[in-house]
Amino acid sequence: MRKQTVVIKIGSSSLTHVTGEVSVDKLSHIVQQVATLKKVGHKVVIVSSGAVACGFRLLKLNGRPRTIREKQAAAAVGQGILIQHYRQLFRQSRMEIAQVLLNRSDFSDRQRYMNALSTLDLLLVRDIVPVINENDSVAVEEIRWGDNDFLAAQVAGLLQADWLVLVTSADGVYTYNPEMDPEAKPIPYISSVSQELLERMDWTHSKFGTGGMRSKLEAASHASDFGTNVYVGKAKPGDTWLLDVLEGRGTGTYIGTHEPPPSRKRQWIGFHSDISGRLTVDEGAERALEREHRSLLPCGVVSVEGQFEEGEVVEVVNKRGMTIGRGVVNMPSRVLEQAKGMQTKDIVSRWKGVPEEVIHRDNWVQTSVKS
Ligand SMILES: Nc1ncnc2c1ncn2[C@@H]1O[C@H](COP(=O)(O)OP(=O)(O)O)[C@@H](O)[C@H]1O
Ligand SMILES: N[C@@H](CCC(=O)OP(=O)(O)O)C(=O)O
Repeated sequence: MRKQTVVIKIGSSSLTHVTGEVSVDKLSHIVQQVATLKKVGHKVVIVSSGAVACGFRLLKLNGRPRTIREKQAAAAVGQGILIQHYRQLFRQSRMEIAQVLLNRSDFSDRQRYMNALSTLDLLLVRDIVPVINENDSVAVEEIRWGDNDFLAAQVAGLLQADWLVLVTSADGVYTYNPEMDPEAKPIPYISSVSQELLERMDWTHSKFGTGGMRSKLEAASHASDFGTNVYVGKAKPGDTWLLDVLEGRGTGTYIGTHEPPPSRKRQWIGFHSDISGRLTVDEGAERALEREHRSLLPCGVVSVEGQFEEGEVVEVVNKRGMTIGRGVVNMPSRVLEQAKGMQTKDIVSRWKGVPEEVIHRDNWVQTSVKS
C-alpha cells in the first residue's frame, strides 16, 4: 500500500470516562493504533480534543464547564496535561510528539498558513507526530461549535492529506441520531455530502462532545473539496483497527472524494482566505467564469459591496444572489466602483496602468455546487 498522510481527529467523547475526565487507557489505545500506522510508513498527524476534560477538575469545577470563560480556563489548565499524556504514551513506542495550537485566523492569513504548513512539513519529515488542538484560551466561536472537526478538515487540506479519520463515539453516520432513534440505520458509504443530507443531521452531540454529526459531515464535505478521503467511526479494540480503516475494512462511514487536490494557491483562495467584499456579476460574466474559464472583466460587474484593496479576496455572486466563486481582485473597491460596467478600452484610456481584469482566471476558484 502507498504511504499516506493521515490526519486523525479524536473527539472528547472518545478519550473521556463517563465522569468527563480524560481516560489514559483510551488515549493509550489510540496511541498504539497510531504507532502501528507509523511503523508501516504512514505519516500521521493527530488533532486532539481533551484539553477541557484534562483541566476542569483542577479548576475546582464539579462537572464539565458551561461558560466560555470556564471552558477557556479549563483548556488552559488541561492542554499541558493532555500533551504530557501523549508524550509519555508515544515515548513507550519510542516516538516523539510536538504540540501545535492553531486558530481559524492561522488559516485565513496567507503568511501564517504557509508558516503552519512549513512547520508541520518539517515535523513530518523528522518523523515527529504533531498533536494539534485549537488555541482554546483565545478562541471563542471554536470552543462552542465543535470546531475541532473543522480544524481537522483544515489541517487535512493544508497537508493535502490522503485521509481524515474522525474518531468519535458513534460508529459512523446514521440516518438519524442512533442514541435518540433505535430505528436509525448506519450509512456505510457517502459519495458526496449533499445539502439534503446535511439538513437531515442535527447538532445533537454526546455528553462531552461538542458539534455532533452535523459538524463532522460539514468537515467531511470540506475535506472532500480538498481531495481528502474521510472516515467517521469509533475506536475499536485490537491493534490494527486504524490500519483496517485505511485498507477499507472499517465498520463506520466512508465519505469518498473524486476531486483531485487543488493547487495550494487555489486552495487558499477557495477555502481558507477571509472575504473582503462581494461583487455581483451579470449573466455574461457568470457564463465567462463558470463555463468559458475566462477572467472577470469590469464590464460584467453590476455592483460592488465592501471596501477592499488590490490583492484581497472577494466573493462573486450572480444576479440571483447565488455564490459562484471567489477570487483575488486586481483593483481596489474605490476604482472598481467607477469602472464597473465599463468597456476595457474606456477604462484603459481613463486610468493609466489599471489592469484589464478584475479577477484573472488564474486567481479564480469556482465554488463546488452539490445538489
Ligand atoms: N445521524 C447521526 N449519526 C451518528 N451520530 C449522531 C447522529 N446525529 C447525532 N449524533 C451524535 O453525535 C455524537 C458524536 O459527536 P460528538 O458528541 O460531537 O463527538 P466528538 O467528541 O467525537 O466530537 C454521537 O454520540 C451521537 O450522539
Ligand atoms: N478544544 C477543546 C475541544 C473542542 C471540541 O471540538 O470538542 P469535540 O467535539 O469533542 O471534538 C478541548 O480540547 O477540550
